[in-house]
Amino acid sequence: MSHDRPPEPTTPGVTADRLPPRYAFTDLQVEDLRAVLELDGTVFPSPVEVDELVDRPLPLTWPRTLGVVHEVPDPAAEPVDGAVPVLRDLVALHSSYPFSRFPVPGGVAPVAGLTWVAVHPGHRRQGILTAMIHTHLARCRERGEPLSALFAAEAAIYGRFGYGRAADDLRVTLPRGARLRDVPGAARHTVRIERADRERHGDLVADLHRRVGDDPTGHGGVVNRPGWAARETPELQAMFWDDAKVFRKDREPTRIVVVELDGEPRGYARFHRTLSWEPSGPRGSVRTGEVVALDAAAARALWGVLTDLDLTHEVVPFVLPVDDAVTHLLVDPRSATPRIADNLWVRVVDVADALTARRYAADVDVVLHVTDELLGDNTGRWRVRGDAFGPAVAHRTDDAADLSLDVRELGAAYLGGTSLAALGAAGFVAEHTPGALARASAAFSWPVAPVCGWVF
Ligand SMILES: CC(=O)SCCNC(=O)CCNC(=O)[C@H](O)C(C)(C)COP(=O)(O)OP(=O)(O)OC[C@H]1O[C@@H](n2cnc3c(N)ncnc32)[C@H](O)[C@@H]1OP(=O)(O)O
Repeated sequence: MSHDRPPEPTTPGVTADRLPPRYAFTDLQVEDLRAVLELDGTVFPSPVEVDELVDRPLPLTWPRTLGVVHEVPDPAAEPVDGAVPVLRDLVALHSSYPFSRFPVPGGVAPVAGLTWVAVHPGHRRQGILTAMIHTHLARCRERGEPLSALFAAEAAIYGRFGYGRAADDLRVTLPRGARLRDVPGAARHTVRIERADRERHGDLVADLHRRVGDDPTGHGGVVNRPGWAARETPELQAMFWDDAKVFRKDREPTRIVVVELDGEPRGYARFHRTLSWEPSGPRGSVRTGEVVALDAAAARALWGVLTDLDLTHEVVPFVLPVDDAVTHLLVDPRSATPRIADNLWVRVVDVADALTARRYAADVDVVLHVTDELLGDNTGRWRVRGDAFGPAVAHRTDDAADLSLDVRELGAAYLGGTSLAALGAAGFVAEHTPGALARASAAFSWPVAPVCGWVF
């Protein structure tokens, strides 16, 4: 992107004609960092100056980052060969993370994690986001990514583009000293509390994070945790471990608690505290990132530490799976004032590849009639067939449909966290074969709730 160069060559697969007149797509590169940060700070208000951000890690993958420029005649420039030179301002952008091994029920799939969607407030509601989504989906197809996932800044934005609410997360505030049920073996753990440091803890965190996603029940079974994405790129890793003072406000540097059994790490949580001295005494607050434990005993040990830090009165984990062990460990779950929020939204980009990539929690043989306004070749009838927890195949068929649904509902049900029966009860899945909805609901569900423990 440049303000004085002619437009970049058209990006392959980009449907530029969807943009309003005088707007154009442009590939963004590291040279555009300052313009990207300026736009981002205008769209997502922030007290941090661009000058403070330019030297900090940026999570974006540049080759997947696309801008939109607004072209206006330059009033200060003389015509060149009869043409008036144009000024080109960056007014919108979007990017996506390349999740090459995104966990789906019983497996992994390449998923595009849509992110940094931003349209300048002076250019909104003219269809720029709509054009960017068309482009994004076209590029997913080109790259062979059958799914896209995102966190929605506002919940009303993405349904119209075929993204369904596919996972929820749990927000809680645990009072200090919250009573926890005993778990045999928990007391055998030892505890380390250290300043979080990539050099020292990077491998430990990546290893435990991956293992707990592959085997969240701690029993070496066949069920993984859908949505439990890893920070796969070097940029996301750098961002995760960056603890610059500019982002801290009144909090301490990030620390990590690691619980170990016989010297072997079994769980961790990164956290930081803020401390306030009040007439009644110290009133510190603990905020954590993912609270990760390989089994129930490690989870009990870890939560025991977090809920008993001196000078604090509460612990606030960032986001938790709705079925996190702590919901069962708490003697008084109401004391944690639980609240549910939407977590991942999922868009099925290629029906056959997406439905083949996952496994099913019951034997399945169902014909779905899918409608998709944006990606017309997803529309039609698809048969999904497979054994419980085994490989499955999905292919186009001429057979009569058992169920009908929009691609948005397929996305909502895809990770196993939203029941097809519930969507049917809300009027968004139609049953044509008696009993098909109940059977498909059981098959599309998953024993472990989907969630991504960090927001991308
Ligand atoms: C995955 C992520 O990155 S989430 C981050 C999303 N970004 C933000 O929230 C930042 C602040 N907002 C913005 O940048 C912009 O307003 C955006 C990206 C939300 C929308 O961009 P626009 O270019 O205005 O959207 P566009 O004009 O294509 O709107 C398409 C439709 O969505 C609707 N829409 C757009 N934004 C919203 C919203 N926040 N809530 C409800 N509806 C919305 C429009 O009304 C329009 O509806 P219509 O087709 O019935 O007329």
